[in-house]
Amino acid sequence: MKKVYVAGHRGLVGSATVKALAAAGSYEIVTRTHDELDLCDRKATREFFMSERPDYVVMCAAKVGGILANASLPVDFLHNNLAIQISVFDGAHAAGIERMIFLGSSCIYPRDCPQPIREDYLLSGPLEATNRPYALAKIAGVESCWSFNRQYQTRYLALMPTNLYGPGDNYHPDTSHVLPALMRRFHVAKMNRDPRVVAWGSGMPRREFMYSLDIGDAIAFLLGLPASDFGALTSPDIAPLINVGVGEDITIRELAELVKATVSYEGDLMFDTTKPDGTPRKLLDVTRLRTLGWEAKTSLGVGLQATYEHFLRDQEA
Ligand SMILES: NC(=O)C1=CN([C@@H]2O[C@H](COP(=O)(O)OP(=O)(O)OC[C@H]3O[C@@H](n4cnc5c(N)ncnc54)[C@H](OP(=O)(O)O)[C@@H]3O)[C@@H](O)[C@H]2O)C=CC1
Ligand SMILES: C[C@H]1O[C@H](OP(=O)(O)OP(=O)(O)OC[C@H]2O[C@@H](n3cnc4c(=O)[nH]c(N)nc43)[C@H](O)[C@@H]2O)[C@@H](O)[C@@H](O)C1=O
Repeated sequence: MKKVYVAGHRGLVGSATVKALAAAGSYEIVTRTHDELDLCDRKATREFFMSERPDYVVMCAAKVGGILANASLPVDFLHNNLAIQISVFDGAHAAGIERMIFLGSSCIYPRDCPQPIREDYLLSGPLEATNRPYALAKIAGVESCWSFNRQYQTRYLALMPTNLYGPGDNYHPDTSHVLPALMRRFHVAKMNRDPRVVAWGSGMPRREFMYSLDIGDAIAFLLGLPASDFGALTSPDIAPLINVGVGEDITIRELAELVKATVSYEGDLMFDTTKPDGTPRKLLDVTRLRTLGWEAKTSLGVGLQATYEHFLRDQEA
């Protein structure tokens, strides 16, 4: 039985990863809360790795947020993520772990690159300004995977997930991503009988949304690949990155209408064009992952319904 350390196990992706790995039944899962282990603390992180000696690591701990949080806290998004990554790569390497899955993000690709976005478009053009610090930290994470693989023949793989949502997401009105932000706003407006809800930007940008339990499933699938397949993905000769998406996108206006219907809100939807749009479009090319035999299972409609039910249960708790 392999021992897996899931960093950030209480977050959106970490909790879904623990669920998928537990369901696989072939892992001993190791976790630490942020309070128990601050991953910015390199010494404490190395001590943790040397005492626990996990076989595998899934790196879901990061400073994460939506467009406004990214734009207003650039130092936090750059430095916290770099610090976490340096500690975890250092500890993982010192402990000689066999496999690592590092979580990047679709926002690391150039702002205006061709669609759908292939893995080899990385570093082919300028980044989107609203999340450049976060994107640069994540690009450093991808480069760390590759550098360790080249210098030390490690097996570190970087996943580039699209925008995610699901149970346990961050619903803070200012710092959250669009889908949980709108779900909460429509719900509050319905409860208060407000006549209108305001969404940010023009409503024109296009995004691709994946249910968090699907990313957990993708991580479990990749971590469980035979050594030859995992080795091929992390060979020193190739950039070890792989896109994880659903293969289709919608406009923010279409998303807002879907969330509005899920919540059964009957007022009006308005857009505040003084707020940033961010990247005009981010649709991932998922050919590489599909060729390996994995596809997302949850439609946006089903995922939205399940997420809203979870949101309502949390409100009652
Ligand atoms: N959510 C999304 O739409 C997307 C996410 N990703 C990537 O997936 C990964 C996970 O994201 P997500 O689950 O959404 O993020 P969350 O914010 O939900 O979870 C992040 C987790 O990391 C923990 N954490 C943060 N800083 C530290 C630290 N210094 N020491 C220890 N633990 C820490 C947090 O704990 P605490 O809350 O206690 O600080 C939290 O449990 C990230 O790498 C992110 O970039 C990629 C694409 C899209
Ligand atoms: C996952 C990804 O997430 C971020 O990039 P983003 O895709 O731009 O994320 P977002 O979800 O915040 O916005 C998507 C779109 O939606 C619009 N929008 C409307 N109304 C609300 C709203 O109420 N809140 C938010 N947050 N956005 C809104 C908003 O104006 C934008 O046009 C980065 O963290 C990036 O680094 C990253 O990795």
